[in-house]
Amino acid sequence: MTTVLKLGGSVITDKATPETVDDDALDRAVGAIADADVSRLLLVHGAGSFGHHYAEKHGVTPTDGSHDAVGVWEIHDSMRRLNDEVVGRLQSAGVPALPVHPLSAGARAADSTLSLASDTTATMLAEGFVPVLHGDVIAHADAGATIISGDEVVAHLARGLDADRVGLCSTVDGVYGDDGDVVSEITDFGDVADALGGSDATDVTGGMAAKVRALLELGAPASIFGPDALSGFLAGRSVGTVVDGR
Ligand SMILES: Nc1ncnc2c1ncn2[C@@H]1O[C@H](COP(=O)(O)OP(=O)(O)OP(=O)(O)O)[C@@H](O)[C@H]1O
Ligand SMILES: C=C(C)CCOP(=O)(O)O
Repeated sequence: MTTVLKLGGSVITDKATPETVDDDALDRAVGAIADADVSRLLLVHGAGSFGHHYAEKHGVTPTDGSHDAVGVWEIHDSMRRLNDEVVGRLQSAGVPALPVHPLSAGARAADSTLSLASDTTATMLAEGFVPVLHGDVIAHADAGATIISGDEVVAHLARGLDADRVGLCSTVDGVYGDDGDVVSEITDFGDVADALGGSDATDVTGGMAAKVRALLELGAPASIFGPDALSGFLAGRSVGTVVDGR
């Protein structure tokens, strides 16, 4: 059983203040992961108040690239520092976490086809490690380097590793419908298109609408849920909104 879990950047950072980790929220998430009995767990985290701020500063998005190495480094470096924090806390809690940085482990072809760390992550999982990837900048043929969101990392590796369970832990309890209630299942983008917005903070990767689109394309059901439901998800329960495009 392989589980892919993303900790949203809006969960583990204070998205309104540049480069600020939300210590309590990150510790709670790390505690839930350390207490869970999950083999073959791959983690991804988003950018929150780290990468998006620099991506916007340098005009880099998932489609608009840059050949400015200093700018690309600045975006990556902020994500690497956030990743150090996440991996360090996981290790301190006894989780065998190891970093995998998309900038150094993948690329996009000119038609946007992605290759990313499949051998690295498969071998780490087989050896009992917990790979921890993140949203990043990535070399992109004919475009320099573009942004890859944590959600795209999740979708790509969930497919590549044939994951059985996929979870996105965000700040919201799930996807809210027009009436403001959490929708229990989404099978088609049209079901919730009117209710889906972007993010409520600086976010170059599209917020909730992009998340739902990416998950609908997976070959497995995926759940979107809030931090309070993380332990439940890791225990195998159905939580939040299930997105199933199969
Ligand atoms: N219909 C909706 N239901 C739930 N949240 C929605 C909806 N429409 C827009 N949102 C917004 O989506 C945001 C969650 O997306 P966001 O990309 O910020 O999450 P994240 O994955 O936790 O963070 P990051 O992208 O930094 O990793 C929430 O802040 C919420 O305001
Ligand atoms: C902005 C960068 C560097 C990555 C964005 O990843 P996300 O927060 O998962 O959307």
